[in-house]
Amino acid sequence: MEAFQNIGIRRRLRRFFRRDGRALIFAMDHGFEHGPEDFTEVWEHVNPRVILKKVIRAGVDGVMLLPGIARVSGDVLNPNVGLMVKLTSKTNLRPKEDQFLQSPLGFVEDAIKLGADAVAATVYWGSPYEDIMMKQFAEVASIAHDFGLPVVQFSYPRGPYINEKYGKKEDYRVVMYGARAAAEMGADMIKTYWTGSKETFAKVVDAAAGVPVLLSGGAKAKNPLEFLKVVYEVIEAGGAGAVVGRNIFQRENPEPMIKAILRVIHRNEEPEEAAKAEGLI
Ligand SMILES: O=C(COP(=O)(O)O)[C@@H](O)[C@H](O)[C@H](O)COP(=O)(O)O
Repeated sequence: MEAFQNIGIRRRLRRFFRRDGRALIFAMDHGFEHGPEDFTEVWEHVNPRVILKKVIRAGVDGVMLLPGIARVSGDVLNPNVGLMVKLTSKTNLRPKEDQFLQSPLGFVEDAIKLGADAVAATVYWGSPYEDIMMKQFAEVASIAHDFGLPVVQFSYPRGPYINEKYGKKEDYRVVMYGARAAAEMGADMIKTYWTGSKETFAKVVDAAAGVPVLLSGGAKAKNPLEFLKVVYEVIEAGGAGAVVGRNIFQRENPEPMIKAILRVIHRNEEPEEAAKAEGLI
């Protein structure tokens, strides 16, 4: 017979991924990680309850929150939407050299109390603090897996050595390395950078050895089509979807953008077609 935990992990992964094995997850840890200024463009979205109601109504498959925001918005989180609770972070207030480290801000048990369907932790591969973040991730993964909770790694190559050796953190060779390292650590989902092309992102997907790889959204694109094209290529490359924050919450009315992303992810629609259907162009 299969271990109880395996059943739990599979069941909870289905709360994020539809039958096609893909997901759109709304990310909102920015108030902590970047600071509340990220909400300046649409200030009412600094209130998590306001933006979460909008994104859930628009049909996202899951949300990714830090523990305190999951707590204050618990009652607006529809139980059909997967809840991912991230257990490490950093503020933008730290000295520059310490920005290459993420610290624990909650525990697996807190996520369980909040009804989480998955937990997440970041590893900055290549950072001078890589060792600390590896240990943090290993501990989170070991405890979470014991409880039947899937674990997501935010796998981000980052640090002075990465810049020196690869020129930029989005170089596919190092993104692919980070994805492989995440898979080797036992991640159930990997969230990472866009590498700039379908061909290079396909290499990242291959390196992840079957563990679903999701795009980390990034800064708000100049126009919606530009972002939809990236999501389209991620899917074409075999990616499992996207975890998106600013391209959603920095829009006054995020609904058309969410629906267009969902069309690309779940219906394989071309970016132009999806954008037109939702009145974005
Ligand atoms: O990983 C994060 C930040 O990464 P960063 O240090 O800004 O490269 C998270 O805060 C976000 O949840 C993630 O980037 C997804 O949100 P967007 O990038 O789409 O805003």
